[in-house]
Amino acid sequence: MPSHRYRDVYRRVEVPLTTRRWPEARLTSAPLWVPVDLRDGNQALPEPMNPARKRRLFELLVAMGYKEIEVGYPSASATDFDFVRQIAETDLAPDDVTVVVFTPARRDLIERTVESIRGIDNPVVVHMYTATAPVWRDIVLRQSRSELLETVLGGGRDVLEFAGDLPNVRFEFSPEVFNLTEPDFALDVCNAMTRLWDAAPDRPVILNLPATVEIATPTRSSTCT
Ligand SMILES: CC(=O)SCCNC(=O)CCNC(=O)[C@H](O)C(C)(C)COP(=O)(O)OP(=O)(O)OC[C@H]1O[C@@H](n2cnc3c(N)ncnc32)[C@H](O)[C@@H]1OP(=O)(O)O
Ligand SMILES: CC(C)C(=O)C(=O)O
Repeated sequence: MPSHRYRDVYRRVEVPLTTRRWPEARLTSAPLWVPVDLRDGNQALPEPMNPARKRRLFELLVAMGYKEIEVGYPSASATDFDFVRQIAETDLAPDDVTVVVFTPARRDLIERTVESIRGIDNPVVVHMYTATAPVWRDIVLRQSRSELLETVLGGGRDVLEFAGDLPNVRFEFSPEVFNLTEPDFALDVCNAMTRLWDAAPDRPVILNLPATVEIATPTRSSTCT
C-alpha cells in the first residue's frame, strides 16, 4: 500500500501529551449501547431502506434489547420523516425506548426535525452535529473557528427555541471527526454547548465524540480530559 503518499494524523492535528489518566480508567458497568444503523447505515446503502425495511430493522433492534435507538435523519428525506411520524402515531416504540433523531445545525432542518417528533411520548434525544475538524472547516463549511462556534451555538439556540419546552426531550451534540479536530477547539465547542443547553442531572446533555474515519489508535486521544 502506498502509505507514504499520505500525511499521518500526528502531522495534521497536534495532541499534546500531558497527564495520562484515561488509560487507567476501567468500565465498571455495562455501557448504554445506541445503534445508529437506521440513520448512518440507511444513508450508506446504494438503495436506502424503504419504510417497511426501516420498520423491520427497528423492530429487530427493539427485540435485541436496545433501549436507545437513533431512528433517522428526519429532515433528509420523506421516508425518514414519515418513519418518525409513525413512531409518534403508533405504539411501535415500547415506553422504555429512547428515540434519537439526527440533525445538522441548520435552522430550517432543526425545525423540520422537531416537527417530526411532536407527540412522541417516549423520551427523545435531538442529536445535532457539525463538522469541527480543520479540513471540513476550510473546504466544506469555509468558516473560521470563531465563525463555526457561532454556527454551532446558533443551531443550539434554534434547538432550544423549537424543543426547549418539550419535557421529554434532551439534547446531544457531535463535533464531527473529533479525532481530526484540535482538542482545545473540540473542548471549547463542547463546553459552550453544555452551557447553552444547561446540562443538569435531570436533563443531561450527551457529547458524542465521533471517530468518523479511524486515523489512529484510541490511545492518541486518551490523554485529552
Ligand atoms: C456520519 C454521518 O451520518 S454524518 C451525516 C451524513 N449524511 C448526510 O448528510 C446525508 C443526509 N443529508 C442530506 O441528504 C442533505 O444534507 C440534506 C437533505 C439534509 C440537506 O440538503 P441541502 O439543503 O442540499 O444541504 P447541503 O448538505 O448541501 O448543505 C447546505 C449548507 O448547509 C451547510 N451544512 C451542512 N452540514 C451542516 C451541519 N452539520 N451544520 C451546519 N451547517 C451544515 C453546508 O455547509 C451548506 O452551507 P452553504 O449553503 O453555506 O454552502
Ligand atoms: C456525525 C457523527 C455523529 C457520526 O456519526 C460520525 O461522524 O461518524
